[in-house]
Amino acid sequence: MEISIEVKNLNKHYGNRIVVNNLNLTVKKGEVFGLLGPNGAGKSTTIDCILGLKSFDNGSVRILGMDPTKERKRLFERVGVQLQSSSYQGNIRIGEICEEMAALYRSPANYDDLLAQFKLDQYQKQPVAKLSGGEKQKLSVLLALIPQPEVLFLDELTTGLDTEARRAVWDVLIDLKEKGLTLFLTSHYMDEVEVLCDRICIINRGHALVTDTVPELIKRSPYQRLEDAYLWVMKEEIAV
Ligand SMILES: Nc1ncnc2c1ncn2[C@@H]1O[C@H](COP(=O)(O)OP(=O)(O)OP(=O)(O)O)[C@@H](O)[C@H]1O
Repeated sequence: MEISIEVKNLNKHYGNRIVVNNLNLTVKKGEVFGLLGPNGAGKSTTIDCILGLKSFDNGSVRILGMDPTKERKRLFERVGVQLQSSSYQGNIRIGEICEEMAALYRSPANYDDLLAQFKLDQYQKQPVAKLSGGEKQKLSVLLALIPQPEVLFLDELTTGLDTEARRAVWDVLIDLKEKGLTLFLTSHYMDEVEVLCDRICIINRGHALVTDTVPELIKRSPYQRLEDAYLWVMKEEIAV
């Protein structure tokens, strides 16, 4: 079994508050892994620590066998990242930002194709600042795909997207998954998690309550839907 992401005993605190509490995660190559939990549970902080964007107290992280704090340049040739708060420079246009991104990589994806898939092609010459919230969100996912990554991190991938746009993003991701992409995502939408994720980890206050496949978690709960099973785990903080 090839491992894409390995997190061991990860801990992080802010002041006297523990935000990531002894987290252990293993994501296999080609797997779609969902990190779930309520607002403030520590999902984004965990992603930032995994990617080496935030320092952590102790623990170890490997992505594709590399240490993100030490091998950042080599790692980001092979890893795509879409973070919750993407900010873009001044008046940059959609076509320009795609071109800038593509220029950073040896074999970038064809961004014209991605723009068409995400229905953003008609905005190529428009400043990013003029896009709607949902369009900006789609653009941030698109930009994360430009490196043709082997591992893709998506933090709240479809927040703010309309139904059609959500489906378009899912379709692109399912297609890439079939080609072997490893995906690490966070989402508050359980329908999305059911469609996309092979395995999930539910965290609260930085602590893992459960790590399992979606069908297994549902089977272990008294419910038939992931949303109910999730609420069941959260309500009792049942460590299953
Ligand atoms: N720079 C910081 N300084 C102090 N506290 C922080 C900082 N960044 C995040 N936190 C706190 O850490 C906790 C975890 O935040 P994080 O953004 O990781 O949660 P999350 O699970 O991604 O939440 P959401 O689902 O709302 O995006 C929150 O309570 C947040 O207020």
